[in-house]
Amino acid sequence: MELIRKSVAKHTQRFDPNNPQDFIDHYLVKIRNTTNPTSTFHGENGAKNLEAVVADLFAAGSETSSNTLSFAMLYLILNQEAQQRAQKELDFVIGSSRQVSLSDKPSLPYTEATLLEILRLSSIAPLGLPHRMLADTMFHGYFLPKDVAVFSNLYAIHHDPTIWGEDVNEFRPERFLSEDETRVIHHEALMPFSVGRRACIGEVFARESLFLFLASILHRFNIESDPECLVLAVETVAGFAVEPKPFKFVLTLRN
Ligand code: HEM
Repeated sequence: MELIRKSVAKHTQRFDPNNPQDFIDHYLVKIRNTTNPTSTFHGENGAKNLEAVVADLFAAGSETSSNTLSFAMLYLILNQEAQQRAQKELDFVIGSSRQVSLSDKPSLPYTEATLLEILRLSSIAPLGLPHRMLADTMFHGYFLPKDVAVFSNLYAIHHDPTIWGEDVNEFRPERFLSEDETRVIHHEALMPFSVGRRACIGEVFARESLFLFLASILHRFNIESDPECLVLAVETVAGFAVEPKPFKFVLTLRN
């Protein structure tokens, strides 16, 4: 919380309401313009809520992203062919004289499909978050009483062979590509951020930042197992959020 307080204090010091730069600045503008004392943005309450919201975003956004990247390293160590194919695409589209940028994403379908396959197989939020039924409801023949907690089994959806085929457990980014492999296909059963009104609020940010991390790492480095600590399979620590068991790997600068 100290880190967040410091960051908010820094923003407050250099605050220019005519030139908000980021989320905290925009929130400060909203606090400043709120005159209704019952509003959650008003006065001291508004300032407390700002810290709580930043803490929420930090908590919900940091381990989810870092765990996904750890899974990315694991899957790419174990699937060298996919790694090389993404690197070939990156070399062709980006070359060696500049860095990857988000505007390159539409020209890097295989790299994006690789990220989608990592999100599917890792399913780091396997049960999403619990939701409470607001009313007695019949759903596909099941009675869901008011107030019970409902979980969506995203892991099961992502590993259902009737949806993905018999090779459901294989790492195959091509499943997210059009037949001619020039476009990414957005499969409606891929829902790592869940769906509906309470779906992950950080989805766009996560998709874009993970794409940039993954593409930049693949562009510059080869990802390999540490010879003294070989990775032979994906092993996870199960919990509310899934993470890989600790492992070592080697990044070698590409020429
Ligand atoms: C790989 C990255 C991520 C995954 C897989 C992920 C997944 C999820 C899932 C499954 C939910 C539950 C949705 C539901 O209740 O139906 C959720 C909620 C949420 N996520 Fe993410 N998330 C990721 C990254 C982020 C990031 C980067 C942020 C913030 C910057 C974030 C902020 C949140 C917040 C605030 C909620 C609660 C939303 C609400 O209750 O309305 N997440 N996320």
